[in-house]
Amino acid sequence: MGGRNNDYDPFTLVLAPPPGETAEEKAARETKEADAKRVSDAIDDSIRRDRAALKKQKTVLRVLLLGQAESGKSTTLKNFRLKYARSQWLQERASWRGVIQLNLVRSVMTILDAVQAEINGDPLPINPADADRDDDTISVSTHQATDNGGMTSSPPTTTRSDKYRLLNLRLSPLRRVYASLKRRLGAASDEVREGVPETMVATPFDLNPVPVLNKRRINEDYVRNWFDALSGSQPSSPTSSSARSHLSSPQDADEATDVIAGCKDDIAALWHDPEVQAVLARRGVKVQDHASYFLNDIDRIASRTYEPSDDDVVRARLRTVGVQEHRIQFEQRAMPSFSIGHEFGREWAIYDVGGARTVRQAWLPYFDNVNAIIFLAPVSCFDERLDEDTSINRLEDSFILWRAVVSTKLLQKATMIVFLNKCDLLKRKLRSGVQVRKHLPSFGDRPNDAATVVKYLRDKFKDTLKQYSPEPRIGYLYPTSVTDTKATSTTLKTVRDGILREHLKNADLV
Ligand SMILES: Nc1nc2c(ncn2[C@@H]2O[C@H](COP(=O)(O)OP(=O)(O)OP(=O)(O)O)[C@@H](O)[C@H]2O)c(=O)[nH]1
Ligand SMILES: [Mg+2]
Repeated sequence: MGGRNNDYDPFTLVLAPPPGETAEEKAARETKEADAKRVSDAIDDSIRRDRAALKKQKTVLRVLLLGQAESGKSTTLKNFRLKYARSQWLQERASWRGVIQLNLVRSVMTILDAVQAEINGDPLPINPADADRDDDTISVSTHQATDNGGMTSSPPTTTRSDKYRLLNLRLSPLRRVYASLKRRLGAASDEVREGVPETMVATPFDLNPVPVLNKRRINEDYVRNWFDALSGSQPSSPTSSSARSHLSSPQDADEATDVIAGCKDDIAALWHDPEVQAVLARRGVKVQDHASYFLNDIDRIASRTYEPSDDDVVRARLRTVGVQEHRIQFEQRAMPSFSIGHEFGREWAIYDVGGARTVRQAWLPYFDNVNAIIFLAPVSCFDERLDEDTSINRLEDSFILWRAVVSTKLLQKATMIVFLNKCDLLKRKLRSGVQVRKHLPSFGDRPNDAATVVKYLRDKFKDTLKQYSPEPRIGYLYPTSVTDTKATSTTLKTVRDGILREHLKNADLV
C-alpha cells in the first residue's frame, strides 16, 4: 500500500502497455485495439438502430379493416389513400386500367352467356334467395321482366336470335382479352366460388383452442399489395417471374385497350337493349353495381386514350387475397391540433383482409396490438346470400362475424368503428319495392325506409357490442356509402381524429 500515491487507478495498471514492448508489438497491439473498437462501435450502432425502430414501431397506429367479402373494406382503404396518400395514389392510378377493363369485359361475358342461355332455351337458374320470398316477391320480378321487353321463357324468334348471335360473334374477341387480363392480374381477378365445408367456418379466429398460426409464414405466403396484382406479379409463386414480365407487357395491355375500343358500339348496343335487360332480370343475373357504373360510361372507358379517374379506381373491384398492409404517413399540418407535437399516430399501418369465409383464418395473427377496427357491415344485403356458401344469408353472416370480433379478448382494447355501408344500394333496393320484413321478420311493421332500416341495424350492432365486449367500451357507428368519395372523406376525417384522440388519451398524452 505504502508505495501507491493518491493518483492510483486500478485501470492504469491493467490497461498500461506491457513493459518492454517493441515498436512492432506496439503497432500490432494498436491495430488489434482499433479492430476491437470498430466491432464494439458497430454493435452499439446496431443496438441504437434497433431501439429507434422499436420506438418508431410503437408510434405507428395499427388499424384493421374487417368484414365479409364485398363489404367494402378495400374501397374504404382506397378512400384513405385517395385522401391521405395522394402521391402514391397518383403513381398507381394508371395501373388500375387493367382491373377496370377486366370488370367491364367480365360483365359483358356474363350478359352474353345469359342471352345465349335464353336463345338455347335453357331452364331458368334457381336463385336461393327466392326460397325466402313469398309469392308476391316472385310475381313482382316476373312482372318487371315482362314489362321490360316482353321476353318469355320460350326462345326468341329467329330474327331476334340472329341479331344476338351476330352481336355475340362481333364481341367474341373480348373472350381472348378476358383470358389475358385474368392471367395478368392473377388470383385476385377471380371472384370467390363456393368453398369446401372444412374451410367454411364463419369465425375461425374464435375457435377454442385457437389454432396456432405462424405469422411469419402467413406474411410470406399471403401478404400481397395491390402493386403486385396491378403489375401482374405473383409473390406466392416465385417461379413465374419470367412469365410475369411477358404477361404484363405493354403490348398485352395495348391489345386489350384496342380490342375493347373496337367493341365499344356493340357493348353499348348490348347493354342498352331493353330485351337484354329483360333477360337479365328474368334469369336473376346480377350485373354488379361497379360493372353497371363502367357499362353506363362505356364511351369514356372504352376509348383508346382512356385514363382511369379517381372515381373509376374507387369503383374497380379486385378481390383481396390474404392480408395487405398499407402505410399512411399524415403530414404534420394535416393533423388535428390536439395531436401536434406527438409522434404517436403520425404513421398508420392499415391492414386490409380478404373477407370470404374461406380465407378468414388469415386474420388472427393481425389481431395483436391493434389500435382500431373498422368493421364493414353492408346494410343492403339483407336479402342476399354468401357467394362461398349460398345457404347463408349475408346479414346473418355479418352479425355472426361482428359478435365474434367484439368478443375476442385480443381485441378488447381496440377502438370499434362500424361502417353501416352500402346505404346507397339499400335506398335503391327499398325504392324498387323490396320489403325488409320478408327477409328479416324481426323488423316487423316498421316503415320500409332506409333511415328506419339503418337505425334498426345500428341498434342491433350496438347492442351486440355492449353485450359481448369483454370490458365496457364505446362503439362509433356511421352510415356510409364508401363509393361516394366526397361524403366518405368527411367520415374518414372524423374517424381519424376520433381514433387519434382516444389513443393519445389512453397513453395520457392529451
Ligand atoms: N354502390 C356501392 N358499392 C359499394 C359500396 N362499398 C363497396 N361497394 C362495391 O362493392 C364491391 C366490393 O367492394 P370491396 O371494397 O372490393 O369489398 P371487400 O370487402 O374488400 O371484399 P374482399 O376483398 O372480397 O373481402 C366493389 O365493387 C365496390 O365498388 C357502397 O357503399 N356502395
Ligand atoms: Mg378487398
